[in-house]
Amino acid sequence: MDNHFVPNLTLGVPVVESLARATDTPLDCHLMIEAPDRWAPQYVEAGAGSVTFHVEAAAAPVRLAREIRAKGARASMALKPATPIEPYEDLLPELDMLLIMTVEPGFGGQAFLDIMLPKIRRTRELISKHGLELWLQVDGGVSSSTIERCADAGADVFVAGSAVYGASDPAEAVRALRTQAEAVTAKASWACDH
Ligand SMILES: O=C(CO)[C@@H](O)[C@H](O)COP(=O)(O)O
Repeated sequence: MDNHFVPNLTLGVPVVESLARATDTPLDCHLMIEAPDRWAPQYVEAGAGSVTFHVEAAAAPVRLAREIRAKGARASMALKPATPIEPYEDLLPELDMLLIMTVEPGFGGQAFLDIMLPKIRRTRELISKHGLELWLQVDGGVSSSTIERCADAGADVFVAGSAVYGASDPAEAVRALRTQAEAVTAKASWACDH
């Protein structure tokens, strides 16, 4: 977050570099920033294994996705709640992950936007229609009371902030959320291993 694309400021490239030196855990960087065309490649060089840019901020999303992939990371594109998926159908083969924001980006702790469920469902249908192995991520208000609806609509990657870091046992919270999501996705025709 750069305090321009969203009204909040968080960590940048040097912190990602330090994290990458300190851990083998894959780093997935969601850039809620302006000018991702300029910055996203630097996050790959810093050690991110997956970089998500916002289509609303990207000048050339296809070129940027190709550059992220060419540098060796997974390319991911995010949509704010008011951004529809349909104009970007033809871009999906260029991506490894699509992120549908289920809150307005900027802050943790907001209420999940149920009105995003139809968009998640339509996106899953487009992924299936094109036979893509594209991960479908949701972020914002994901918790024990919303994760099953997200999974049922077609999401298979889940970002949870408050539901994990606000729990007395964060590791157990992750296990419980994963169990809930897996129970739903296991029954889904589109489910794949990751
Ligand atoms: O950064 C954002 C939203 O801007 C999200 O990643 C949130 O931080 C997720 O937090 P919760 O909504 O799960 O509390």
